[in-house]
Amino acid sequence: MPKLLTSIRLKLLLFLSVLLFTLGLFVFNYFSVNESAWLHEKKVLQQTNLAIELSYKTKSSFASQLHAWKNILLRGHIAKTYHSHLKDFYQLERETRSSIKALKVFSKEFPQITPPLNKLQASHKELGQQFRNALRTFNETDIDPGPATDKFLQGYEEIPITLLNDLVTILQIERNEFIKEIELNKAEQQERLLISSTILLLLLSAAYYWLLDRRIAKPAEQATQLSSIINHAEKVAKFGTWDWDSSTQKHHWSEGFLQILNLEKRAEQSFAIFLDKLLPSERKQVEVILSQARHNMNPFRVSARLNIFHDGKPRYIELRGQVTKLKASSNHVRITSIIYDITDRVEIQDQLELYLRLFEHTGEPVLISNSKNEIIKVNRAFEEALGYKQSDLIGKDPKVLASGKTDPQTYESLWRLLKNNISWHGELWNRHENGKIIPFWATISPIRNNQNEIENYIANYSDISQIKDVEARIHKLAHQDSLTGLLNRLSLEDRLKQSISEAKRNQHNLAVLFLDMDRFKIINDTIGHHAGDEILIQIAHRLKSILRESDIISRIGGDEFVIALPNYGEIYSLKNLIDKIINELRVPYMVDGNKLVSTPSLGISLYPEDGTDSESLMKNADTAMYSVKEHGRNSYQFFKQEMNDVIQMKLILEQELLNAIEQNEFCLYYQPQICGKEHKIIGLEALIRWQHPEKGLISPDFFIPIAEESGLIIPISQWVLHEAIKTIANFKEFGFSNITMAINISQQQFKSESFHDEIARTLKTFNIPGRFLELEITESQAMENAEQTIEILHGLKKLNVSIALDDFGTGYSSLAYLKRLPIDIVKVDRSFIQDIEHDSNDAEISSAAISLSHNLGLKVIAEGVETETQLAFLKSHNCDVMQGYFFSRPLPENELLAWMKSFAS
Ligand SMILES: Nc1nc2c(ncn2[C@@H]2O[C@@H]3COP(=O)(O)O[C@H]4[C@@H](O)[C@H](n5cnc6c(=O)[nH]c(N)nc65)O[C@@H]4COP(=O)(O)O[C@H]3[C@H]2O)c(=O)[nH]1
Repeated sequence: MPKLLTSIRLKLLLFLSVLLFTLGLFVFNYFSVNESAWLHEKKVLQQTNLAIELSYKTKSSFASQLHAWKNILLRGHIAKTYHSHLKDFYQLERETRSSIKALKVFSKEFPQITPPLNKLQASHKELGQQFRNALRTFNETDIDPGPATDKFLQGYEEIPITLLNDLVTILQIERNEFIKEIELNKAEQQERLLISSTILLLLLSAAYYWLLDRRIAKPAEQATQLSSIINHAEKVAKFGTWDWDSSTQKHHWSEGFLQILNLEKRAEQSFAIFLDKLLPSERKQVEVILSQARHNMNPFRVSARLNIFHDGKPRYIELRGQVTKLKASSNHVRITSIIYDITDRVEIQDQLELYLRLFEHTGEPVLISNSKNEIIKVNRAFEEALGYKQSDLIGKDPKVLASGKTDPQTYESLWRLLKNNISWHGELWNRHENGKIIPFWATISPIRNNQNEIENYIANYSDISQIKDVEARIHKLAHQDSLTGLLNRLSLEDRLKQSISEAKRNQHNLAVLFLDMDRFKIINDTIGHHAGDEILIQIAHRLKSILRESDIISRIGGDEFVIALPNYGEIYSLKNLIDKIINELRVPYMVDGNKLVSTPSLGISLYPEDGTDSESLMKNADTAMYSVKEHGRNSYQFFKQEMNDVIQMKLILEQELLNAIEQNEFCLYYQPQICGKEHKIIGLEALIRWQHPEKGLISPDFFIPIAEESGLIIPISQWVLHEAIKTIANFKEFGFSNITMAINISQQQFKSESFHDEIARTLKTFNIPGRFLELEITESQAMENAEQTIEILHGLKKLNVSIALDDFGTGYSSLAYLKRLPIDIVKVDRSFIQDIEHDSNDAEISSAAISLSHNLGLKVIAEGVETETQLAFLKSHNCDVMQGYFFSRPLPENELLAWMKSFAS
């Protein structure tokens, strides 16, 4: 095909070149050859005409001059007219002379006129002379002066006329000759034109023949060629032609037609065969359309499926045609139609429709824009998701959907990728038509055409609102305390770090407050978690009401809150704020109609004095808070370096305690317990001592709390239990077979699951019945989780051991619980006993405690009896057992044995 085109173009070019050349030749011939001759002839003709014209003019003016002369001769006696005629005469004489002069100009062009012209000039001059002579003889008074003067002029007046006539004749001859010459030239020119035209015609004919249709000369060959081209075209374009003449009833199906119907070249051709090639379901429709077209003489167009299959699918055809009358007078018609194989087109169309359906019905919103990023299409899901109609968006920039929540960097990176032909994925926050901002996960891809130019952008969106909600909830859970809505420990650390760097940058100060609610645990354990939770919620509300938005309030666990106050200003304003917090939190909490009291203990550390990072500031505030707890609670304390020193010391001690366990540096001292009635030793209390290699004997008051804190109390307590029961066994051997042994039980030991079994095992080891062992738990220990305590005690009681409630009076025992506790003994605290003599209040408490215990069926031991008066008071109030320095200090085993022996004797 391109070769064919190239050859036609080449021929056309050649043909045009020849045509132009010939035309150019023709024009050149016409204009250049004839132009100069024609111009010359034109000029000569104009000159002869002018000369002739001037000759006639000279003749006319000379005639007028003669006429003026005759007027003078005839009317010379009339004075009035004589002078005007004379004036005319002279005037006309001048005109004639100048005309003759003017004629002389033409003598250059026409030399033939020179002799008559010279003669004319001379005769006119002579005649003028004659006139003047005649005038001199002219008598005005004569009635007829003419004859007198006319004789002078006889013969002269005709000479110029004759000469002028000759002149005109010469010029006319000249002109005629030129005209002849022109005629001759024209004939020559026509001849040349004819020759040129003939050549041109010949050339055109040759070109036409050569270029366009040599087949005219070879019609048969041309017809075959044409038919082959048509057949080829039909094959390529998958079409065929069908011609039917109703007068002959003959069908003519082209090769293409036969091929589409999958028929042989010589196959029979008829309507029936054509219809037979259609799927049965299609035939009726085609028949109807063809007969309607024939009846109405309309053009027709119908598509149908053939019963010819490819890959299991029927092929599609389209039949288009025209019905024409063969003759106006007859009813016969001719149907000319073209059949197309449209299977490919239908398949493409089906696919397109499928894509369109997919586009329209895909659940995800889709937007398509053009290369200028103007919206050209959005699908139904898009319209639903963003509330806009497609018609509202066509031609607009997708920017109209922007909410302002997507940061500009996102758009920058998006366009950078798209321009580099890379798809972009990411979050876009778009605005719904109703103003609501919706987060989408978007994928935007550039679509390029065959020239690799971006033609479209396609954007798929996926609404991620739910994911974002879940994310927000997870974030909230991860960063917020679910009970109070305050920040949790994780967010506190972040926010605190942020505030510290801001403080560093702006050279501001910052305070960290560590807050712990006193007795909260007791409320929680005794009244229930519900009450505890309610108090925590109220604490959060109160803190929020006092503090600023910029302050950080967090709950880091249990009843512990951490507050950070960035840029608190002057120290006195910080103190005022802390007072406000303490006073606010001291106010009792109303829970389910009950007024519950819990006071705050607050430790404070300051940036930059007490630390420059969050860890040290938190630690120091915590230390300060512990110091408050140690010093009576319900107050606040600024961190001091000494507090850290104490901690440091505790840490060293902890290490030493560990060594002490390993090095076996502990020992037990025993303090006897004396029966009030019988004044005899009924029991011993085992009291631990630490025999430090350098520091000497260390009191339990000093190291037991550290052992508790560090957890070392467990191994220590196990050792005490073991040693104390062993001592019972030893004392039996020494004859003290009825003596009980009291041991102090630590909170951790008491709560440990193995405690019960451990006791049982140790008793068994030394073959000591349970009744010889007395377990001392403190009042506050027992009340910490009263229900649990009751349960544990019941378990222990099964071992037949006695339970003593130590330090009675110092805690907050509720009588209700006291009654329920399975205890045997109440140990009235030393502090009451010591002041019995001086403080009537203490005496009363002691006596009340004794009688209350007795009422409950409990034995009473008085601790710290130091004087006889105390002993007497206690005895008088029927105290069962006494213990104290009055009898003996705690003593090591061997010393005690000696003391016991002497006491017994
Ligand atoms: N001023 C004065 N004090 C008297 C008098 N009579 C006894 N004491 C002291 O009072 C304390 C009685 O022990 P506690 O109340 O159980 O108080 C004990 C107990 O709570 C704890 N403790 C001692 N040994 C152990 C132990 O083995 N395990 C545990 N968990 N704690 C122990 O250490 C605390 C102190 O023990 P100690 O220093 O031995 O002090 C003992 C004892 O020496 C007196 O007349 N006047």
